[in-house]
Amino acid sequence: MARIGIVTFPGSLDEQDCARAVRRAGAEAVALWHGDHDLHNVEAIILPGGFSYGDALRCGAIAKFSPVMGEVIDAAKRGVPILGICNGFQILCEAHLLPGVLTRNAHLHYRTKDQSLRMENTTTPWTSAYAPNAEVVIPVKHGEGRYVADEPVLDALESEGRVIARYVGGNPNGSARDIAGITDATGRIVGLMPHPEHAIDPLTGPTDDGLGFFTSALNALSGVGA
Ligand SMILES: NC(=O)CC[C@H](N)C(=O)O
Repeated sequence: MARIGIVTFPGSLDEQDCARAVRRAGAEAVALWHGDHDLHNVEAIILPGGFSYGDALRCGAIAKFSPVMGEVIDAAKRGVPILGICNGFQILCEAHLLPGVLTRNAHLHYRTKDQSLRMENTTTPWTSAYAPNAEVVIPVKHGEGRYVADEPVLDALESEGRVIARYVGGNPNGSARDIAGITDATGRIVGLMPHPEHAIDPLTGPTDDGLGFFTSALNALSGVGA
């Protein structure tokens, strides 16, 4: 069975929901700890949402110095697929595995809502289960979700098709160009501000629209559609 690791930092919040989503997709959820120097042979990694190190300095700024991040960065260089969700996205940017940075929401309020998104790059190991340009509804909940990068970086993300999801029907945080998620140049490292792990079952979330992120990874690891 495909093994997907989920890293818990002090202050992480969503590792259990991520584990549940991974299991529902049909993979094994492997718990990784911020102090680990061993990734326990996982084939993909998720950095979950939450408030690592109490969001001190700037969200994700301390987590990037966790021992496990050395292993995560090495794994990224080996091509291991990595998904950072919300605080995980912030950590990937702080660790320079993704360009740009997540800053305070433009309105300076924490924002929690069910958010419409358009899936724009459905060729990555985390998004291949979606139809191109599919509109989905997935919750957001964050205080520092405004994606910011230099204009040339934003232009490169656009021209290289590296915006994987964009807010539609309103931008919840003032993010540049309505960006909700991006990928690195390889397509294997994805950062996403909304929380797909909270949308895997209409009984507990607004939809099951988020499950596709986890089934995409399982398909990539199993070679389905490769
Ligand atoms: N849900 C989250 O992961 C929140 C991330 C971060 N603590 C913020 O407020 O922006």
